[in-house]
Amino acid sequence: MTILDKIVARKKVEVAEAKIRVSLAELEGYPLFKRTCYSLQESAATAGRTGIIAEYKRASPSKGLINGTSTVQDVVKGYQDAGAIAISVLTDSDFFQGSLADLSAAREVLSIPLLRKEFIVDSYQIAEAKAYGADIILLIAACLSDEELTALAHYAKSLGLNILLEVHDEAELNRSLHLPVDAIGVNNRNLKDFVVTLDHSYSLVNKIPATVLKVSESGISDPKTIRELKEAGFQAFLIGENFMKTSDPAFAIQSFVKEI
Ligand SMILES: O=C(O)c1ccccc1NCC(=O)[C@H](O)[C@H](O)COP(=O)(O)O
Repeated sequence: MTILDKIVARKKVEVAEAKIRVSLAELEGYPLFKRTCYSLQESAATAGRTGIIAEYKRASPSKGLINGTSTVQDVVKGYQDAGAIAISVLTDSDFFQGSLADLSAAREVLSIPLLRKEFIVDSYQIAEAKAYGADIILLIAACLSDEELTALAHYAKSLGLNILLEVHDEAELNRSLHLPVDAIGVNNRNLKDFVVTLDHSYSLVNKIPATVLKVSESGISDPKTIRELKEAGFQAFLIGENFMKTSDPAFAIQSFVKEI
């Protein structure tokens, strides 16, 4: 069983438990559920922004604890001030030490798009994302069948959410081309064995349609890499650990963006 299989199995249990605690009708009554989402593509096109989707990531399966001290609001506010186009907040607790409370805390201090970084296997999690203040949801092709991808994408769009569709290879990209998504991310990390290589981004960039935002995800730690990925055609860059592994992630992103 791969780590991705374990995460997905755990998600199905969590979702079943969450549905008992809070019904869909209750989520639909949360104040944030009715808000209009910020557009990821518009944010990326705003002058002065960097293309970086900066992630609040306390821990991960591959690295264990990354940062146990920096608070979510301080970090995401710093990311926004440094010119991030969007903020990613992990909401998985068992593998990443995140929570929905982190997501809503981030919403309180942000005026740019907010991504619920989660392993979505059920439309209930999309309703939760909206209810807790997200503008963007992640759909991971490796976790979902064609039917599930289609149903989840259409439900997210019906709530006015942006969709970041994540792929790892050409087969996953081809399965996703018909979906109504705003961005396609190439994950440089193989979620089954943790191997990270930018070769995935370079081999897929020209196969991603020009109508969606092209995002390179994971393993980015050098401003030179951003310049090279931009040259190849990427418009956005999802970065977590490189900032979060420092004692001051807000300072780390400020120094980083000066060099891109
Ligand atoms: O980060 C992991 O170890 C991981 C393991 C299994 C599934 C997903 C995982 N990470 C999620 C992500 O996609 C990253 O948090 C994100 O792309 C940022 O990556 P990085 O800049 O390398 O922290």
